[in-house]
Amino acid sequence: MDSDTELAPAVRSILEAARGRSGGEGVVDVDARSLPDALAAAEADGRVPVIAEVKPTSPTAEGTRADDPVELAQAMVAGGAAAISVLTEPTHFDGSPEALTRVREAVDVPVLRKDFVLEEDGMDVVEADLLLLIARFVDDLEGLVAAARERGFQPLVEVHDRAELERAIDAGAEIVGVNNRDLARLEVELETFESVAPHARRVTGLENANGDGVSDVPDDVTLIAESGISSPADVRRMREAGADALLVGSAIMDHGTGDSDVTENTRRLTRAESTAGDST
Ligand SMILES: O=P(O)(O)OC[C@@H](O)[C@@H](O)c1c[nH]c2ccccc12
Repeated sequence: MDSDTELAPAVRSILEAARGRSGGEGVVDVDARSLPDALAAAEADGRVPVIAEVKPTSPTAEGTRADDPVELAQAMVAGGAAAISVLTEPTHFDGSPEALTRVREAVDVPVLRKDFVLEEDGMDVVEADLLLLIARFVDDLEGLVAAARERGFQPLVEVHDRAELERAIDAGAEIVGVNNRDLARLEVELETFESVAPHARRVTGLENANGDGVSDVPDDVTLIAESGISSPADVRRMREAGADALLVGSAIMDHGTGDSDVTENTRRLTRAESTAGDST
């Protein structure tokens, strides 16, 4: 969908690698664990709904964390994560389909497959409860959303601006992630979610940052703020802007040190609304 020339070189390289990867053997048939149910359970339990991401490294990470993905995922769930995201992209994130399968067998929360799926046959590589589709990189978004659902996946459509948000809604997406990271420059700005998503979701009547009134995202669409969330204050900021859930990788994986306590890193964020007043 997007002309690669506008993208950061690392993203262009990721897409080239994705285009070269083969699909799966046959069509998967998934019995998916419900993300909305998992998010509601976290809310009922007083936890901020966080999707914690098993991301060994990335083009923007300060290092690589090679811990066993199952141990990482179990530590994230112990820290209150409502769901787990697992990178399966091998060339730039050190992810794998095998890691996702092992994680999904080891935890009972929904697991998202985080990869650059550009065509339908790329869906059949591995079973997961949710499948990421990045609006910017696919042409027939409506067709891929339908194809994902036919396999039993819950599609998570990722957007970065309001035009992509509208495309996602028009394509029938019921779970939308707003990526605060611009894949053209690989820079992250939390203002992205605040300007793209509807403020009215949590505080009705407020105009959103665009000043153009309440957005038209249907109330039954789950809105997820992705990327750049690193503190309880960031969590509260995204929730006040309307996020139903948050997708967090680096702040939990803590690639730079490579050995910090993943459970504690997760708990700091899932308890952000019960420890309000924390300045961290
Ligand atoms: O590490 P962060 O800033 O917490 O970001 C997590 C997640 O949002 C990010 O890894 C991500 C968002 N969309 C993606 C698409 C592909 C690969 C990775 C991603």
